[in-house]
Amino acid sequence: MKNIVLIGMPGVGKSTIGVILAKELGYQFVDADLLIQEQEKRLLKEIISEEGIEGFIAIENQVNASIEADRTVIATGGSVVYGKEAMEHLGEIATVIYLKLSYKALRKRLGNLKNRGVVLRDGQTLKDLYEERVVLYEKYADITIDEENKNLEETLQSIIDTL
Ligand SMILES: Nc1ncnc2c1ncn2[C@@H]1O[C@H](COP(=O)(O)OP(=O)(O)OP(=O)(O)O)[C@@H](O)[C@H]1O
Ligand SMILES: O=C(O)C1=C[C@@H](O)[C@@H](O)[C@H](O)C1
Ligand SMILES: [Mg+2]
Repeated sequence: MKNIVLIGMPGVGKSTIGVILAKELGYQFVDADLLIQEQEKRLLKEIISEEGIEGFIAIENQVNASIEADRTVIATGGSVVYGKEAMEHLGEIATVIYLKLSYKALRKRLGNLKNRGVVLRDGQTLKDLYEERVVLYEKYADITIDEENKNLEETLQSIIDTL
């Protein structure tokens, strides 16, 4: 089996579930957010505040478009879908899984968005962001896993059953 890429809104559990999924499958695990921090030698929130949203998206695009992996679960950042080259590359090297959660459930789960460093433009609400992104997650997904009313273990099992 080739690589697995997890996409979806911030807080859906790409990182949390990704590492456990990798363990279950005997795969490696890579968190693209950490690759960005390692390359830049800066925290995500520092990159966003110093380069602005478009600058961060360009860096995220370049880092994700350069990932080389084999038998690896890759947890992406929620904003990776803004990067065309990144998504083309990830689609070539992996099965792309969209972890889907309703807006209502997501809002409940997410704490302070600013603390999470979400790529939110001035005046944009979480609802705006959700609507803008869902279209992109659906566009790039090979498989969609609905997380609604599932705990972490149930979501993990759904992924494994689908593969
Ligand atoms: N059913 C569930 N599935 C996954 N995570 C859950 C679930 N219920 C609660 N959580 C919690 O939601 C959070 C998910 O955060 P996580 O950092 O894994 O998201 P992410 O998709 O990687 O976000 P980001 O795009 O910001 O990197 C964790 O704190 C996790 O414990
Ligand atoms: O969904 C987002 O906008 C983001 C999610 C994080 O994983 C990081 O990639 C970054 O903080 C942006
Ligand atoms: Mg993450």
